[in-house]
Amino acid sequence: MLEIKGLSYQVEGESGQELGILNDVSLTVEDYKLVVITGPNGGGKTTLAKAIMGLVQPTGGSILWNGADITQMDITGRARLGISYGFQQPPRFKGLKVKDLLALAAGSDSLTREEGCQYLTKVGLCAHDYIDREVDASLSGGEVKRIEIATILARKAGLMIFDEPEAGIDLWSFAKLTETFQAIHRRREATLLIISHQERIINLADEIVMISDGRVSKYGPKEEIFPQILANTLSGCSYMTEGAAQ
Ligand SMILES: Nc1ncnc2c1ncn2[C@@H]1O[C@H](COP(=O)(O)OP(=O)(O)OP(=O)(O)O)[C@@H](O)[C@H]1O
Repeated sequence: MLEIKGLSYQVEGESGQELGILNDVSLTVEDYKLVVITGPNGGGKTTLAKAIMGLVQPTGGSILWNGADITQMDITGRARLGISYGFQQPPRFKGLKVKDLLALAAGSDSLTREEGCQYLTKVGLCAHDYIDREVDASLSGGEVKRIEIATILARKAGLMIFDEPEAGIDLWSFAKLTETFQAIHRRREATLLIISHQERIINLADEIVMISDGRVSKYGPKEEIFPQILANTLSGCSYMTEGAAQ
């Protein structure tokens, strides 16, 4: 279980004033739930995900994973505990092939070609075209993004955090990806925390957290929160991507 208690992240603004990027954020994610974090651009979603992963050190509050306080723990320690994060814009690794990256993520030199290919297929990549490619600038943004999502699947983390997995991904791959999230959820393979603006991903959620201005502005079961989001969208306060993923 993930527990976030009164989490704050304050930074100093350009003119020396305090900026509250996260303000007293509290939420609890039960094991094997699929929770979607959504809300307007600049609301603080990525900062919250980075704080959970240990990429941002909060200035107040605490983060507990399975009862242990991990607030001061570094990213490696959290990864060892089974917390895994997929960047909104993933880095590239020149000189490293896709199959090496997957083997590294799986923590196994013995990851077979077939196993590697299965992870790529789960994110809508035609495995045999990609498994031997280098993760360099020759890959498109959407391809790198899907390869990174495949590495998170290979890590078999207990908590998988995805930051806008839909970004830059074509329709067919997006459908495959939502199927994969559903399957992980159905088989209770991991707890999923997904930052998304996409209606079809929001619709997969058990619970929805809306973050605006660094605060939790709505939080509850999908059945309660989703209609509120749709009502806001229809009344002209749109923060959801219309239609298909780009
Ligand atoms: N270290 C920092 N210093 C100053 N401002 C910051 C810092 N980190 C984040 N911010 C600001 O905090 C706000 C929240 O950023 P964050 O990336 O968490 O938003 P988001 O909800 O993920 O947005 P998006 O939907 O556009 O991805 C933004 O206005 C961002 O510019």
